[in-house]
Amino acid sequence: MPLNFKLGLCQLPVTAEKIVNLNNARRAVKEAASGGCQLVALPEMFNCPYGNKFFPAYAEEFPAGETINILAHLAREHSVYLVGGSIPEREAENLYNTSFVFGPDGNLLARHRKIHLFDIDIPGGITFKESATLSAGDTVTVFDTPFCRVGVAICYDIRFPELSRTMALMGIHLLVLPAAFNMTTGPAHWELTMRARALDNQIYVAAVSPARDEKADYVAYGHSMVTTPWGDVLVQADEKPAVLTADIDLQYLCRIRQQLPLLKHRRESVYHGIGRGFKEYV
Ligand SMILES: O=C(O)CCC(=O)C(=O)O
Repeated sequence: MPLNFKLGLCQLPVTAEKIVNLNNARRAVKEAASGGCQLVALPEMFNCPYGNKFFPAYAEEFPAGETINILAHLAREHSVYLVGGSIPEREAENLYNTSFVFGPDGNLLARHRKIHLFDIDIPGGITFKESATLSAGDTVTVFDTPFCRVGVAICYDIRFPELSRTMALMGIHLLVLPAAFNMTTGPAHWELTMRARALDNQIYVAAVSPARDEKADYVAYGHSMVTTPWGDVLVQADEKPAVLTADIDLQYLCRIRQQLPLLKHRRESVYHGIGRGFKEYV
């Protein structure tokens, strides 16, 4: 039976100094834990400015990497489940955008490598090509806590409803999304997308962004938020550094699923397999 718990989201400033980023993470995790949070999450690429020119130099290997060790230590020191945002991870000649998740004993519980790489070109808005330096992961990431089952995805992954639906069908109650939308797609799609994924799947969605830095090459939108299984916004930051907390109420989630049984009402036999093989869609 799922249990209620307190979730903490750390909207961290990200600088070019890795050590400053790590110290900010230390302080924020401590603040969240001393506020009673049992699960704490950090933003996408929190140890490294978001940009292809930075990823190789900031990348770390598991298990020896500095950031990875600090995350394990923080989880143990504060006895929290820690979704360690994401960092550039190196394995052999490949780099990944990876979220390491640690349990309160400091052991690695899960590792999510971003599945959908952010390659977009919106003239006058934003152009980015993650695939210039990063490789894609190919595994759906779900882990268990005593409170509930949790899914992890990274930023652009949220735009693919199939992924969160898959995790919902695997039994998650909460989706944690280290993310960094920008000043073009953030105002347009951030809140809408988080609320849509939460509502469709009747799950809590917790999206954690870096704080906004207008001087950075890539300006993050901020607005870390938690959305309820009813599609409401439970808490939302502005653009500044913040530690947000939210009470995750699993009884509320169960009531919504009983009263409006969307997941049960799916007609899998009707639409199973439709869409397979359609590669060209414009
Ligand atoms: O989907 C978006 O608008 C932003 C995605 C992004 O910035 C990322 O995947 O890192």
